[in-house]
Amino acid sequence: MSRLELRGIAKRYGSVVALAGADLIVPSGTLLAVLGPSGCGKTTLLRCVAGFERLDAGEIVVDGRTVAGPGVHTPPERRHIVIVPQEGALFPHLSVRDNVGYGLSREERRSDRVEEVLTLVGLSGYGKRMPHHLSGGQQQRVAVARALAPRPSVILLDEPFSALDAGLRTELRRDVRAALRADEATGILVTHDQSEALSVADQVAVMRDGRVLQSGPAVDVYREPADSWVAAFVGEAVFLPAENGARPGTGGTTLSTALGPITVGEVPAGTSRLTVMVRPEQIRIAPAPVDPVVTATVVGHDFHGHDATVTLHLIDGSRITARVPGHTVPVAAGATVSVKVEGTCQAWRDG
Ligand SMILES: Nc1ncnc2c1ncn2[C@@H]1O[C@H](COP(=O)(O)OP(=O)(O)OP(=O)(O)O)[C@@H](O)[C@H]1O
Repeated sequence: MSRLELRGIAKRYGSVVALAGADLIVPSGTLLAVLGPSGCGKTTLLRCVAGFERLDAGEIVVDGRTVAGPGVHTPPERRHIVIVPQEGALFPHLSVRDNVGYGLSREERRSDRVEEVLTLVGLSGYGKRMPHHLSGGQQQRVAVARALAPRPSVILLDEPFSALDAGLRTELRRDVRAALRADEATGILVTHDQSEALSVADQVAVMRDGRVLQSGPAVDVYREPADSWVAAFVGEAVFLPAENGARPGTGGTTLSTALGPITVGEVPAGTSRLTVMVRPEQIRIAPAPVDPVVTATVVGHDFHGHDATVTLHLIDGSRITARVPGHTVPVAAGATVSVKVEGTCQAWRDG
């Protein structure tokens, strides 16, 4: 269990700025997911933490000990930090037990630790198997067990589920999360997958252009994104103009929009034009008028299984998408419906 802190870390490759001063804190015993578009610096960040890259600036601190910083570069083998790559890179000629015990001392190999971590990842009794007798998902479980075995200060997971199909991914990430938690490991998970980041991690950090734009609990990043870019990156978002002629409402401020009155948290002071962000699942559609009555015209309905999206034409001429449960009976295109926004939304200064 270790706390990891990145303070303004920067890394260039020639003229390419891969990290432009990234700040991040991973509290001890927690898993932080790093999310961001291709090329934003996620892998570089992991490589710097592991010690495979030297920093140009900034500092990496593990449990109060600087492992990288001005004049300091602790080599990877002395950081006690492990990486689980996309495909586990198991030693093909070693059994599962020997793979997992590879980084351990002879004494530790003889102890229960190997079986303990195999049990944590759901592979109790698989010790004698060879890697080629395991499925892709099982191989990744072994890779995670091997990483956990020496009780590293930090475990880095570089898109460890990306080669697996969707059903297996969900199960594996849940089990890996449980294994890390049971072992009180501190981890960083790099992923492209928004729902994976939001569902699996204690904290989510969103990166862009070598910087961390926002980090915090998944619920906060989803519901209270720092800006419209983060909002759109972590989920679907509807952006509406609003006037800041705010009248006080209960539990926040109520703004007037084309989707009717919307409750927002904090409103930037001294601005009249605002942009409000609404998640599509916050929009309720009803065939009969609801109070207060705001209407929209249905443009179309797209069925996705567990949910469906409804495209709506609002009174101000804009088109937006609402998300409804999959069992909702589709409303015919051209029909008029009433709309209402539930819950609290986020507002920013316009532009
Ligand atoms: N060894 C290298 N030499 C030169 N440029 C590099 C090197 N490694 C990374 N880069 C560049 O640094 C930037 C950040 O790359 P990085 O691999 O960290 O991004 P990423 O967020 O992990 O991307 P992806 O999601 O596609 O894996 C990119 O512009 C990339 O092309």
